[in-house]
Amino acid sequence: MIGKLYRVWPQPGPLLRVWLLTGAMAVLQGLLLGLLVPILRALLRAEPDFAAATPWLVTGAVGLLVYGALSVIVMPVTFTAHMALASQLRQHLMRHVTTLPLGWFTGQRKGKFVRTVTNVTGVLAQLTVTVGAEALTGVLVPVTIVAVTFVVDWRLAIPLLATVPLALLALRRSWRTTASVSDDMEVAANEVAGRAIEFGQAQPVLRAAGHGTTGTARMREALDDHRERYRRGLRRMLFPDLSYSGVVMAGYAVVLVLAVQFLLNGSLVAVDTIALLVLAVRFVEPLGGTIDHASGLGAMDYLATRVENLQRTPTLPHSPNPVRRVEEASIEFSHVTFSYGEKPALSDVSFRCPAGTTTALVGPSGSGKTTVTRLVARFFDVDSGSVRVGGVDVREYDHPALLSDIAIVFQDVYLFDTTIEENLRLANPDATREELEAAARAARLDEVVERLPDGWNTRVGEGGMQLSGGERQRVSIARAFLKRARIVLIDEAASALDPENEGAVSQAIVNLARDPQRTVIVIAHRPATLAAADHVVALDAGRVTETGSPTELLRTGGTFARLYNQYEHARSWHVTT
Ligand SMILES: Nc1ncnc2c1ncn2[C@@H]1O[C@H](COP(=O)(O)OP(=O)(O)OP(=O)(O)O)[C@@H](O)[C@H]1O
Repeated sequence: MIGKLYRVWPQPGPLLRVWLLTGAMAVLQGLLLGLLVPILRALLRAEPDFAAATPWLVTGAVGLLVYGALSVIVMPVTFTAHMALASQLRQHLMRHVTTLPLGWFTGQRKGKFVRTVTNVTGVLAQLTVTVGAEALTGVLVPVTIVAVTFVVDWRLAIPLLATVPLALLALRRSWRTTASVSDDMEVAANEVAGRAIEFGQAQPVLRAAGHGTTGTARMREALDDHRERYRRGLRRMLFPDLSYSGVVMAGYAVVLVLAVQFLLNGSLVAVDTIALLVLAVRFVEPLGGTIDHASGLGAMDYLATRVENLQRTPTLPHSPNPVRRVEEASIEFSHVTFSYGEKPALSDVSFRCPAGTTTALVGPSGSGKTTVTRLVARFFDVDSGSVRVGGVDVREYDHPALLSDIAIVFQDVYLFDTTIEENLRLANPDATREELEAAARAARLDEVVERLPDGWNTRVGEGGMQLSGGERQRVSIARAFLKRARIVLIDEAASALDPENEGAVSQAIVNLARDPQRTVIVIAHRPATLAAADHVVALDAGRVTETGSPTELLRTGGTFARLYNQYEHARSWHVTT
């Protein structure tokens, strides 16, 4: 575990300082206790020899002074180390996460990452400098006492020495059980938290169904499961805890029996017997007390493993000589196969989008359209085949350089809780007012800005919730214009927008596609977008089923024609009253 903790921190200096200081105090404590032997030997005689005892008493006094001074220093050093370790770990994890493939950021992982950065780092740093240091004391004091006992009588030192590794083995078992129980409890706690959120959000439905106060069956199940896991955890921890205490007490009992036997057979004098039994008690106390920290040690082990797992998440491989500029904006898939898990999401996909053209991706849900756009931006690496941009494999590029030439318009656009202008400027912080307004006009965002109470200075709320889905997509398209990205990947909203937004978003996408400098891949759901495409790639179950121009494919009457007619048909639907 010490190795694991040492690895977790990129600069373990503050940790080393706390451990060295605590270690020094523990050894000093053991040595000061060892002074009992010569002092008692000098004083517990028929005629006490004060002259012989004096140097040891002076040494003891100096030792106590040093110990006192170290006790004063240890508090601020521990506090500073706690702060420094938590802060450096947070920064390190944040830096590491920026190098992970974007595909890593699933909802569940994002939640776990936030908890690790905000909570786990602080708790781990605190446990390491407090519980870790106390456990170190709990081991080093007994080990020093064993060394002192060796000097006085090796026969009693042997059982003490044998107790230490056996106790440590039992302790390790105990904290490992605690770590595994913590893991189990976290699963149950997450389930309860999830059900509690669901319970809160579903109150209107539950009340309407008459279950407002009694709760849902799922919530009750989650609470029962939590209780059951807790009980099981306590049962699992009982045996390792008892076996640890048993080992320590057995070691003490053996020393006691041997000491009495040696005293009776005359091979150990009374004064040494007394001193060694006092030392044995001080051996048992800290070692026995270490079990009280087993749950802290278990939690520390569990949290350190969690941080280490995050640190070990592989980053995207880097090319040794990365290409730093996209020369031209063509895109080519060549026999690409890719899977997220077992089942391939794309199989042997090949197609080409010449620079300056617009390609519409069509296909049923789950056919792999979004995956194609993710691979262009290198959110993931292909399993086989290659994705080329400007004739260069995307793996050969410096990733930020590749992304600087790509704009992505997602279906669900996330906006930051700041003004609409700031949100747009993310794409190009140095854009002039004219550039900003031109981008807004092209994306039909100008109409939205005019309507907003504070125009460009209107705050859009958390996630952009003050704007409708279509309006947020217009902000995202305006970003693509402002960024002057030569490659734009668009996931057109599949769900129905209100007629005004529908027309505006379609027009904005057509405006993007019209620029001959720009290569656009659009996951198209609307006839207007399909009609604006130069080229269509139809996918089904991860395979390319058709490619060609929209007019050609309409004529052949395949998948594309069927989807196009479905879209047209859906568009003609209206509700009559
Ligand atoms: N992050 C992921 N992890 C695991 N599997 C995924 C992930 N994303 C997509 N998939 C799976 O890969 C396949 C292709 O998904 P993809 O999202 O590319 O399809 P799509 O055509 O864009 O679908 P839709 O139109 O519904 O968005 C599907 O089977 C999907 O379940």
